[in-house]
Amino acid sequence: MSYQLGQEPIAKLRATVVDWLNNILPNSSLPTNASDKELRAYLSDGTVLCQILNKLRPGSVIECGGYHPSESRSDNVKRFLAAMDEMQLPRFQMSDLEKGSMKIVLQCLLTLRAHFMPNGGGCNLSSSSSPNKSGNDVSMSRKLLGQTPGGNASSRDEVSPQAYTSTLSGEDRRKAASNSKFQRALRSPVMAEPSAALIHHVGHKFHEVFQLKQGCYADLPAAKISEMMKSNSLDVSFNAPTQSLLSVVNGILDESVERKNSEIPHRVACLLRKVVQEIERRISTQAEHLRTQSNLFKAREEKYQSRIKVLEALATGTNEESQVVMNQLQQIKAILKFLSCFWLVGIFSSVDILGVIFNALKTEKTKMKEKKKVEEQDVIRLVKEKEHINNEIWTLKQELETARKANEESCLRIENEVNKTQQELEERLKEVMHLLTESRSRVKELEAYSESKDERLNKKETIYQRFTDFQLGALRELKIASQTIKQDTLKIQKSYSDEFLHLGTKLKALADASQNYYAILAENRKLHNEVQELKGNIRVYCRIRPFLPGQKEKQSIIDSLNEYGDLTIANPSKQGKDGQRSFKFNKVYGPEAAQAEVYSDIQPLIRSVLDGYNACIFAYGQTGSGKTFTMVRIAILYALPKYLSLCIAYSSCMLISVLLYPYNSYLFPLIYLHTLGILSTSQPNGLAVPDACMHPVNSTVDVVELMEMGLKNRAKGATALNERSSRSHSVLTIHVRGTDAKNGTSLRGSLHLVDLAGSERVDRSEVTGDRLKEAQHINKSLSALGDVIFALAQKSTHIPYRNSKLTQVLQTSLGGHAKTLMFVQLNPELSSYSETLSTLKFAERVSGVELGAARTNKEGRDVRDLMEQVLPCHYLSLTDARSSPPAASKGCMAHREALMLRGISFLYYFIE
Ligand SMILES: Nc1ncnc2c1ncn2[C@@H]1O[C@H](COP(=O)(O)OP(=O)(O)OP(=O)(O)O)[C@@H](O)[C@H]1O
Repeated sequence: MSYQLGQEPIAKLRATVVDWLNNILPNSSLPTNASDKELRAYLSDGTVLCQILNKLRPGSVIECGGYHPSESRSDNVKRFLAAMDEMQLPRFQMSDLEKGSMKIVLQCLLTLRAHFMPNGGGCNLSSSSSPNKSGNDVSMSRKLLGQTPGGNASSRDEVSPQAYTSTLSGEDRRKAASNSKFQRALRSPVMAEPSAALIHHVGHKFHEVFQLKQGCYADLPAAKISEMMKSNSLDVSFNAPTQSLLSVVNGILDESVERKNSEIPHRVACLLRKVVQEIERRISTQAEHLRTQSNLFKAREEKYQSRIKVLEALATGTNEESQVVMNQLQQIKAILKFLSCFWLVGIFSSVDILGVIFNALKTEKTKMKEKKKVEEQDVIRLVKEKEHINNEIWTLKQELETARKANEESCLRIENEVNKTQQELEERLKEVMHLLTESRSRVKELEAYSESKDERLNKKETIYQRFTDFQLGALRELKIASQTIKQDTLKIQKSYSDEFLHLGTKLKALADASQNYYAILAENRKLHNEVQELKGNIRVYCRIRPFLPGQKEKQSIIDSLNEYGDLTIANPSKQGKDGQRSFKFNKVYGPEAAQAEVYSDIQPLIRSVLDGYNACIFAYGQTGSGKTFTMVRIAILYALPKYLSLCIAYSSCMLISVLLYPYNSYLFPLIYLHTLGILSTSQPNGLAVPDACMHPVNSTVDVVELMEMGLKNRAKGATALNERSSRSHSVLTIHVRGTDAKNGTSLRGSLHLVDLAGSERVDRSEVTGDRLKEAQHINKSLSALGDVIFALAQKSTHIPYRNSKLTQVLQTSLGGHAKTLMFVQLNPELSSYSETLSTLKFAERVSGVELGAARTNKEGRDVRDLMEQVLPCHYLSLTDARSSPPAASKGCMAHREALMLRGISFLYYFIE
């Protein structure tokens, strides 16, 4: 049974299906013109299909709407398809619902509809008008419900039980089985075919039986009944009408009903069977006849059926034609019915008695059928329930299987995890045990330690307790003492303030005393100087050169110096006081001391030359320590201008000695390069340089030019220590001559400005050849100077002036009654420490030399003549000199003003 699509368009069929679905499923919301895609989407999860099936046949399938998470929606489709298979209805495949054409799905749904709703399910469908299909579906449906197409009765008479049951399935089979039980009951031994003798014997006895009133069948004697039963020709010897037989049957049955226990005695049952067998026999005779009639009728029916088929085929054309054909069909059916009735009436007229029995049996059968129907309905319900339960069991089994698998997996996983965890725990346990052991030992150790510490703490506590007690006692004592001290302090404070006041007074007195002290100190210094002057000590001024620009080494060896002439130098290689050496000189100039400051200190010495004193300033120090810097500037900037201005002021003459320079034991004039000799050093003016030429000078400029010319000729050599190092001693002598206007006494003074060649260590200056020779001569002359100084310091009787040209030239300055000043020039560099130290030692020795008090050179005519004889001097008349001396000035200058300066001579030479 399947729905054939025929020529209907797919869209129309789809609309029909949609309409049908919307009708039977109230919640359905499919649009009437739904597309294939929409319908597919609607049906794809199978829920709707299951709902339809359950709607048509409740409990057919179990919808999966979230019963179990392991079930998918497609399980619904599978269930639907299984139900279709069970109902032997054509179905579609899963793939048809997923993709492809929906035709097969539509066909399946329409078949389902036609199966359960032969009249079209509330919607008009052209296919439902097909009587053949509809008829088939109805017959199948009724077969499922245990009904025959004819209505109440089953058509088992015409179909063998085996064939009948084989065509059925499920419910039908159960119904068929139930009917066969009934047949078996009829064929039981009680109802077994009796022998012919028994029937014959019973024949005449039935007269009595028919005369019996109701309720007496059970009372029939057994012998009588057995006699009747033995009759084997009941149908032959006894011609009782079938009606009587049926009344006997009815009587027996009524009696049985009235008895309530429904039990029929055995003998009565046998009688009943006999009667029924007789009735059956008669019925079978009639049935044979009826069969013949039936065959005739069937032949006719088949003929009409074929005509119906033809008409049905025609009815598939137009509706109008269909209506006409239907009308014709109805007419034919009416004719058939009429013929059937006619046929039945014919039969009843001939077998009226049988008809009565038949009716009674029919009634009984109807009752039994109704009862059976109820039972069958129960059976159907039970079968449905069973199916439902089976489905549930199946689902549950599936779930159980899934759950079992999941459980197994989970168990396996858990087992693995348990094993793993167990292993980890065992390892952890081992670790913990190890830790526990360690901890226990540690605890024991700690306990022991704690105990010992406790003991110590207890001891300490006791000690502290004692100490605290002691301290508290001491504190108390201290408090008392503190109070006493407080009182004492107050007393002391009072006395202190008194004393403070007293001290203030004393301090004031001290400050006054201090001022006095400083005044006295200054006086002392002055007196000391005077004493020194009287003693004729060589004054030593120390001057420290600053670091030169561009010099990298800036570490100074000068540790300290002060205004009182104290100087301390530090040896970098020795720490502390061992590395320090202190000296004391008349004056110490630091690196920052200005030239003017130096000059202001030597000014009295320079001026004393005008008073007729011989003065000598010489500079000593290692090469590059600033000797020339000091001496030349003093000469050019201060001394010469001073004397020149005086000469100009007093219209005096100035005597300039020739410039000389000593070189390797020779004296050379700077301008005429020939050797000069020294005549005698015992002359009063101390000059003993014959052939010294004189140059006229008009002004300071002339003098400077002259000096520059000499300086140019001066032997110079570059040494490693000082590029512009002068390789000879340079001596500038300024002679000043004047006459005392009052007594005509001639006054003569001279100033020697000596710039010694640098003292240096030959190895350090790295000179060779001529330069080495020079250095050796320089060192020799300096050493001779040292010897002279040493002899003077020792107050030795023999002073070795003649050992060198230098000492010869300086003889008058060092040994005579001259005022002598030495500048000790120092190089502050660290690398010059040893030279600086020896320089300072030399200077220290020089400062100890006493020359005796200086004396002025007042001379008579003879001395002057001698002087003129000795010194081949040229007198220079100053044309621009003033005719008259300046007016007498005040103060200390009064004496000098009394002098009329006659001239100043300069002698500038260089000496070895
Ligand atoms: N007080 C100073 N202030 C500034 N510069 C100075 C001072 N003293 C020396 N100098 C500089 O140091 C350098 C060396 O000085 P100077 O030539 O006078 O040394 P020296 O002792 O005469 O050397 P040598 O014995 O080799 O002739 C010069 O460039 C000079 O200008």
